[in-house]
Amino acid sequence: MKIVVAADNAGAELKNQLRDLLRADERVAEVTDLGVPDAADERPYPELGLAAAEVVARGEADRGVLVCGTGIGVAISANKVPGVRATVVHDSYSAERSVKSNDCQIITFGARVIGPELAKKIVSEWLDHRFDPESASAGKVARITAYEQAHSS
Ligand SMILES: O=C[C@H](O)[C@H](O)COP(=O)(O)O
Repeated sequence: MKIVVAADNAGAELKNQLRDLLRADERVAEVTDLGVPDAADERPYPELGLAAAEVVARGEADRGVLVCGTGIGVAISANKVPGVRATVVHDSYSAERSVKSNDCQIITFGARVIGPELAKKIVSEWLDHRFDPESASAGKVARITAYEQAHSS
C-alpha cells in the first residue's frame, strides 16, 4: 500500500510522527510526504489537502493521512478533488467505517483535538480495513460518485 501524508503548520508535528510510524510498518510499501516539514512553513491547509488528494486521484497513492488543527480544513479541501473521499476520524470506529461504509481513501486528524498515541493506534488499525465492493455500502458510495460525475465539467 502506498500512502501520501501532508499537513499544515498546525499539524506538522503529528503528521511527522504518523509518517514515521507508517514508514516503519511492513504493510506500507511507500510513504510520500508532501510537507509541511515543520511549524515554520506557513503554507495553508488547502494547498496541502488538495495536493495530497490529487496524488490519490492520480493513483500515485492508495490512501492519505492529512493533519491540520482540527482535521476539518484538510478534509474539506481533499473532498473537492473529484473521486476522493476524505473524513476526519478521531476514534477507531469512525476510522473503520470510513473505509468499510464510505470507501474513503483519506483520513484526517486534528492535532489540536487528538493526542499522538491515539492517532497512531487509529492509523495502525486503519491499515487493515478494506472496502468490500460487493457490500450493501457499495451502492451508496456509487450514488455519490454518480452525482460527482454528472456535475463535473
Ligand atoms: O481547518 C483548519 C485547520 O484547523 C487549520 O490548521 C487552522 O485554520 P485557521 O488558522 O483558519 O483556524
